[in-house]
Amino acid sequence: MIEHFKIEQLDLVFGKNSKKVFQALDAGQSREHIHQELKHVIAVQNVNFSVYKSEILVIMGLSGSGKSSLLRCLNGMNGRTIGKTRGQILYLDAETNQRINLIECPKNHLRKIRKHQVSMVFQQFGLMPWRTVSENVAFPLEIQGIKSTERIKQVEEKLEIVGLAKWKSHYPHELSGGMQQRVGLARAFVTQADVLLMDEPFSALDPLIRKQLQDEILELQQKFKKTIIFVTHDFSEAIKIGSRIAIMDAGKILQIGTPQDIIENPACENVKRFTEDIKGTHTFLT
Ligand SMILES: Nc1ncnc2c1ncn2[C@@H]1O[C@H](COP(=O)(O)OP(=O)(O)OP(=O)(O)O)[C@@H](O)[C@H]1O
Repeated sequence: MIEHFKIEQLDLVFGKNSKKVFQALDAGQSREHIHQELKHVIAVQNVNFSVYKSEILVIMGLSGSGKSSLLRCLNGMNGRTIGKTRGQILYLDAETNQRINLIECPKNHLRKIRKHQVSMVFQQFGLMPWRTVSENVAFPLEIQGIKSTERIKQVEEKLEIVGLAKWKSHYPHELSGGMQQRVGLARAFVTQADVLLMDEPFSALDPLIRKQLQDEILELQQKFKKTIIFVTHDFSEAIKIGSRIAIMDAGKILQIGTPQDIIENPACENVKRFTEDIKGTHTFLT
Protein backbone atom coordinates (compact mmCIF):
# COMPACT_ATOMS: atom_id res chain seq x y z
CA MET A 1 0.00 0.00 0.00
CA ILE A 2 1.33 3.42 -0.94
CA GLU A 3 1.16 6.14 1.70
CA HIS A 4 -0.36 9.17 0.01
CA PHE A 5 -0.02 11.16 3.24
CA LYS A 6 2.04 10.36 6.31
CA ILE A 7 1.22 12.58 9.25
CA GLU A 8 3.57 12.63 12.21
CA GLN A 9 3.27 14.40 15.56
CA LEU A 10 0.95 17.00 14.13
CA ASP A 11 -0.24 19.84 16.37
CA LEU A 12 -2.45 22.71 15.22
CA VAL A 13 -3.09 25.76 17.36
CA PHE A 14 -5.44 28.69 16.75
CA GLY A 15 -4.42 32.01 18.28
CA LYS A 16 -1.70 34.63 17.98
CA ASN A 17 1.00 33.27 20.23
CA SER A 18 1.57 29.75 18.96
CA LYS A 19 5.16 29.68 20.18
CA LYS A 20 4.08 30.11 23.78
CA VAL A 21 1.35 27.49 23.34
CA PHE A 22 3.73 24.91 21.87
CA GLN A 23 6.06 25.52 24.82
CA ALA A 24 3.17 25.00 27.23
CA LEU A 25 2.22 21.77 25.43
CA ASP A 26 5.81 20.53 25.64
CA ALA A 27 5.80 21.34 29.35
CA GLY A 28 2.82 19.00 29.72
CA GLN A 29 0.02 21.59 30.05
CA SER A 30 -3.41 20.28 29.14
CA ARG A 31 -5.58 21.47 26.24
CA GLU A 32 -8.16 22.78 28.76
CA HIS A 33 -5.53 24.69 30.73
CA ILE A 34 -4.13 26.27 27.57
CA HIS A 35 -7.64 27.26 26.52
CA GLN A 36 -8.48 28.83 29.86
CA GLU A 37 -5.16 30.43 30.71
CA LEU A 38 -3.64 31.28 27.35
CA LYS A 39 -6.92 31.67 25.42
CA HIS A 40 -5.70 29.52 22.54
CA VAL A 41 -7.37 26.46 21.01
CA ILE A 42 -5.40 23.28 20.38
CA ALA A 43 -7.52 21.96 17.50
CA VAL A 44 -5.23 19.01 16.67
CA GLN A 45 -2.87 17.41 19.15
CA ASN A 46 -0.12 14.87 18.56
CA VAL A 47 -1.84 13.23 15.64
CA ASN A 48 -0.11 10.40 13.77
CA PHE A 49 -1.61 8.47 10.87
CA SER A 50 -1.23 7.59 7.22
CA VAL A 51 -3.66 7.88 4.34
CA TYR A 52 -3.17 5.18 1.72
CA LYS A 53 -3.59 5.70 -2.00
CA SER A 54 -7.15 4.98 -3.23
CA GLU A 55 -8.70 4.48 0.18
CA ILE A 56 -11.60 6.38 1.69
CA LEU A 57 -10.41 7.45 5.11
CA VAL A 58 -13.27 8.80 7.19
CA ILE A 59 -12.54 11.23 9.99
CA MET A 60 -15.35 10.93 12.46
CA GLY A 61 -16.10 12.54 15.80
CA LEU A 62 -18.43 14.81 17.71
CA SER A 63 -18.80 18.50 16.99
CA GLY A 64 -15.66 20.42 17.96
CA SER A 65 -13.43 17.34 18.04
CA GLY A 66 -11.13 18.80 15.36
CA LYS A 67 -12.22 16.92 12.22
CA SER A 68 -12.47 19.90 9.86
CA SER A 69 -9.35 21.47 11.32
CA LEU A 70 -7.37 18.29 10.65
CA LEU A 71 -8.84 17.94 7.15
CA ARG A 72 -7.81 21.47 6.24
CA CYS A 73 -4.23 20.77 7.35
CA LEU A 74 -3.99 18.28 4.49
CA ASN A 75 -4.02 21.00 1.85
CA GLY A 76 -2.18 23.52 3.98
CA MET A 77 -5.24 25.70 4.45
CA ASN A 78 -4.91 25.38 8.21
CA GLY A 79 -1.53 25.84 9.72
CA ARG A 80 -0.23 28.02 6.90
CA THR A 81 -2.89 30.67 6.38
CA ILE A 82 -5.01 30.08 9.50
CA GLY A 83 -3.51 28.83 12.76
CA LYS A 84 -0.07 27.32 13.15
CA THR A 85 1.01 23.71 12.70
CA ARG A 86 4.10 21.80 13.70
CA GLY A 87 5.16 18.23 13.00
CA GLN A 88 5.09 16.65 9.58
CA ILE A 89 2.50 16.23 6.86
CA LEU A 90 4.41 14.24 4.29
CA TYR A 91 2.57 14.27 0.99
CA LEU A 92 3.51 12.20 -2.03
CA ASP A 93 3.69 14.79 -4.81
CA ALA A 94 2.30 13.26 -8.01
CA GLU A 95 4.43 15.48 -10.21
CA THR A 96 7.82 14.66 -8.72
CA ASN A 97 6.95 11.39 -6.95
CA GLN A 98 8.80 12.82 -3.92
CA ARG A 99 7.47 13.25 -0.41
CA ILE A 100 7.23 16.84 0.73
CA ASN A 101 6.33 18.23 4.13
CA LEU A 102 3.32 20.50 3.54
CA ILE A 103 4.18 22.43 6.70
CA GLU A 104 7.42 23.66 5.14
CA CYS A 105 6.47 23.60 1.48
CA PRO A 106 6.91 26.96 -0.35
CA LYS A 107 3.62 28.78 -0.84
CA ASN A 108 3.61 28.70 -4.65
CA HIS A 109 4.24 24.94 -4.60
CA LEU A 110 1.40 24.49 -2.11
CA ARG A 111 -0.89 26.51 -4.38
CA LYS A 112 0.01 24.25 -7.30
CA ILE A 113 -0.76 21.15 -5.25
CA ARG A 114 -4.14 22.62 -4.27
CA LYS A 115 -4.94 23.51 -7.85
CA HIS A 116 -4.00 20.22 -9.49
CA GLN A 117 -3.73 17.44 -6.93
CA VAL A 118 -5.61 17.96 -3.66
CA SER A 119 -9.13 19.26 -4.12
CA MET A 120 -11.45 20.43 -1.31
CA VAL A 121 -15.14 19.57 -1.70
CA PHE A 122 -17.47 21.63 0.45
CA GLN A 123 -20.94 20.89 1.78
CA GLN A 124 -22.35 23.54 -0.55
CA PHE A 125 -20.86 22.28 -3.75
CA GLY A 126 -20.96 25.81 -5.15
CA LEU A 127 -22.60 25.23 -8.51
CA MET A 128 -22.64 28.11 -10.96
CA PRO A 129 -26.31 29.01 -11.57
CA TRP A 130 -25.66 30.41 -15.06
CA ARG A 131 -24.17 27.12 -16.29
CA THR A 132 -26.07 23.98 -17.18
CA VAL A 133 -25.49 20.73 -15.30
CA SER A 134 -22.98 19.46 -17.85
CA GLU A 135 -21.23 22.84 -18.08
CA ASN A 136 -20.87 22.84 -14.30
CA VAL A 137 -19.36 19.36 -14.29
CA ALA A 138 -17.10 20.26 -17.23
CA PHE A 139 -15.75 23.39 -15.57
CA PRO A 140 -12.58 21.86 -14.02
CA LEU A 141 -11.75 20.26 -17.37
CA GLU A 142 -12.13 23.57 -19.18
CA ILE A 143 -9.67 25.17 -16.77
CA GLN A 144 -7.21 22.38 -17.51
CA GLY A 145 -7.62 23.03 -21.24
CA ILE A 146 -9.07 19.58 -22.03
CA LYS A 147 -10.56 19.36 -25.54
CA SER A 148 -14.32 19.53 -25.95
CA THR A 149 -14.82 15.93 -27.19
CA GLU A 150 -12.87 14.54 -24.25
CA ARG A 151 -14.73 16.85 -21.87
CA ILE A 152 -18.11 15.65 -23.11
CA LYS A 153 -17.05 12.01 -22.76
CA GLN A 154 -15.80 12.45 -19.19
CA VAL A 155 -18.80 14.52 -18.11
CA GLU A 156 -21.37 12.10 -19.54
CA GLU A 157 -19.67 9.14 -17.89
CA LYS A 158 -19.90 10.77 -14.44
CA LEU A 159 -23.44 12.08 -14.93
CA GLU A 160 -24.52 8.56 -15.86
CA ILE A 161 -23.20 7.18 -12.56
CA VAL A 162 -24.98 9.81 -10.48
CA GLY A 163 -28.19 9.25 -12.46
CA LEU A 164 -28.37 12.71 -14.03
CA ALA A 165 -27.62 12.02 -17.68
CA LYS A 166 -31.09 13.19 -18.67
CA TRP A 167 -30.65 16.46 -16.78
CA LYS A 168 -27.42 17.55 -18.45
CA SER A 169 -28.96 20.57 -20.22
CA HIS A 170 -30.89 21.83 -17.21
CA TYR A 171 -29.79 24.59 -14.86
CA PRO A 172 -29.07 24.06 -11.13
CA HIS A 173 -32.23 25.92 -10.00
CA GLU A 174 -34.34 23.33 -11.87
CA LEU A 175 -32.89 20.55 -9.70
CA SER A 176 -33.69 19.49 -6.12
CA GLY A 177 -31.07 19.96 -3.39
CA GLY A 178 -30.07 16.28 -3.57
CA MET A 179 -29.70 16.42 -7.35
CA GLN A 180 -27.52 19.51 -7.06
CA GLN A 181 -25.30 17.65 -4.60
CA ARG A 182 -24.98 14.89 -7.18
CA VAL A 183 -23.83 17.37 -9.79
CA GLY A 184 -21.20 18.55 -7.30
CA LEU A 185 -20.16 14.97 -6.66
CA ALA A 186 -19.81 14.28 -10.39
CA ARG A 187 -17.73 17.45 -10.73
CA ALA A 188 -15.44 16.40 -7.86
CA PHE A 189 -14.68 13.14 -9.65
CA VAL A 190 -14.08 14.88 -12.96
CA THR A 191 -11.14 16.92 -11.63
CA GLN A 192 -7.63 15.66 -12.26
CA ALA A 193 -6.97 15.81 -8.49
CA ASP A 194 -6.04 12.42 -7.06
CA VAL A 195 -7.01 13.53 -3.56
CA LEU A 196 -10.47 14.72 -2.54
CA LEU A 197 -10.97 16.33 0.85
CA MET A 198 -14.68 16.19 1.67
CA ASP A 199 -16.08 18.08 4.65
CA GLU A 200 -19.50 16.69 5.63
CA PRO A 201 -20.70 16.82 2.01
CA PHE A 202 -24.03 15.10 2.71
CA SER A 203 -24.94 16.43 6.13
CA ALA A 204 -27.69 18.78 4.91
CA LEU A 205 -29.58 16.05 3.07
CA ASP A 206 -32.53 13.96 4.14
CA PRO A 207 -31.69 10.34 5.04
CA LEU A 208 -32.91 8.69 1.84
CA ILE A 209 -31.06 11.03 -0.51
CA ARG A 210 -28.04 10.81 1.73
CA LYS A 211 -28.06 7.04 1.41
CA GLN A 212 -28.24 7.29 -2.40
CA LEU A 213 -25.32 9.69 -2.50
CA GLN A 214 -23.30 7.35 -0.28
CA ASP A 215 -23.97 4.58 -2.81
CA GLU A 216 -22.98 6.85 -5.66
CA ILE A 217 -19.73 7.95 -4.04
CA LEU A 218 -18.86 4.26 -3.58
CA GLU A 219 -19.65 3.57 -7.21
CA LEU A 220 -17.61 6.53 -8.44
CA GLN A 221 -14.76 5.49 -6.17
CA GLN A 222 -14.84 1.90 -7.40
CA LYS A 223 -14.26 3.22 -10.88
CA PHE A 224 -11.95 6.21 -10.42
CA LYS A 225 -10.00 5.25 -7.27
CA LYS A 226 -9.22 8.63 -5.79
CA THR A 227 -7.73 9.03 -2.33
CA ILE A 228 -10.59 10.44 -0.28
CA ILE A 229 -10.54 11.91 3.19
CA PHE A 230 -14.14 12.32 4.24
CA VAL A 231 -15.32 14.10 7.39
CA THR A 232 -18.58 13.14 9.05
CA HIS A 233 -20.13 13.05 12.50
CA ASP A 234 -22.42 10.18 11.46
CA PHE A 235 -21.01 6.81 12.50
CA SER A 236 -23.25 4.77 10.21
CA GLU A 237 -22.10 6.89 7.25
CA ALA A 238 -18.50 6.30 8.36
CA ILE A 239 -18.84 2.53 8.47
CA LYS A 240 -20.69 2.44 5.18
CA ILE A 241 -18.21 4.37 3.07
CA GLY A 242 -14.93 4.20 5.00
CA SER A 243 -12.11 1.83 4.05
CA ARG A 244 -10.82 2.94 7.44
CA ILE A 245 -12.15 5.28 10.10
CA ALA A 246 -10.20 7.65 12.35
CA ILE A 247 -12.17 8.57 15.46
CA MET A 248 -11.35 11.96 16.94
CA ASP A 249 -12.01 13.50 20.31
CA ALA A 250 -10.62 16.75 21.74
CA GLY A 251 -8.09 17.13 18.92
CA LYS A 252 -6.69 13.61 19.21
CA ILE A 253 -7.23 10.43 17.24
CA LEU A 254 -8.64 7.87 19.66
CA GLN A 255 -8.54 4.97 17.23
CA ILE A 256 -7.96 4.30 13.55
CA GLY A 257 -8.91 1.10 11.80
CA THR A 258 -11.33 -0.65 9.50
CA PRO A 259 -15.01 -0.36 10.42
CA GLN A 260 -14.90 -3.98 11.57
CA ASP A 261 -11.80 -3.38 13.78
CA ILE A 262 -13.44 -0.40 15.42
CA ILE A 263 -16.73 -2.12 16.08
CA GLU A 264 -15.23 -5.38 17.28
CA ASN A 265 -12.35 -3.90 19.28
CA PRO A 266 -13.14 -0.36 20.37
CA ALA A 267 -10.02 1.15 21.95
CA CYS A 268 -11.83 3.00 24.73
CA GLU A 269 -15.23 3.86 26.19
CA ASN A 270 -15.64 6.93 23.95
CA VAL A 271 -15.24 4.83 20.82
CA LYS A 272 -17.49 2.13 22.22
CA ARG A 273 -20.27 4.67 22.66
CA PHE A 274 -20.32 5.37 18.91
CA THR A 275 -20.39 1.68 18.07
CA GLU A 276 -23.29 0.90 20.39
CA ASP A 277 -25.78 2.88 18.35
CA ILE A 278 -25.35 0.74 15.25
CA LYS A 279 -25.04 -2.73 16.81
CA GLY A 280 -27.02 -5.31 14.91
CA THR A 281 -27.34 -3.21 11.76
CA HIS A 282 -24.24 -4.48 9.95
CA THR A 283 -23.61 -7.95 8.60
CA PHE A 284 -20.10 -8.36 10.00
CA LEU A 285 -21.50 -7.90 13.50
CA THR A 286 -22.54 -11.19 14.99
N1 LIG B 1 -10.49 29.53 12.60
C1 LIG B 1 -10.55 29.17 13.86
N2 LIG B 1 -10.13 29.98 14.86
C2 LIG B 1 -10.18 29.63 16.16
N3 LIG B 1 -10.63 28.43 16.59
C3 LIG B 1 -11.07 27.57 15.66
C4 LIG B 1 -11.08 27.88 14.26
N4 LIG B 1 -11.59 26.82 13.58
C5 LIG B 1 -11.89 25.89 14.51
N5 LIG B 1 -11.59 26.33 15.76
C6 LIG B 1 -11.73 25.58 17.01
O1 LIG B 1 -11.04 24.35 16.85
C7 LIG B 1 -11.75 23.30 17.49
C8 LIG B 1 -12.05 22.20 16.48
O2 LIG B 1 -12.99 22.70 15.53
P1 LIG B 1 -13.39 21.94 14.19
O3 LIG B 1 -14.26 22.82 13.40
O4 LIG B 1 -12.18 21.39 13.57
O5 LIG B 1 -14.23 20.72 14.80
P2 LIG B 1 -15.18 19.71 14.06
O6 LIG B 1 -14.96 18.38 14.69
O7 LIG B 1 -14.98 19.79 12.59
O8 LIG B 1 -16.60 20.26 14.46
P3 LIG B 1 -18.00 20.33 13.62
O9 LIG B 1 -18.45 18.90 13.42
O10 LIG B 1 -18.92 21.08 14.53
O11 LIG B 1 -17.70 21.04 12.32
C9 LIG B 1 -13.01 23.90 18.08
O12 LIG B 1 -12.74 24.16 19.45
C10 LIG B 1 -13.17 25.20 17.31
O13 LIG B 1 -13.79 26.17 18.10
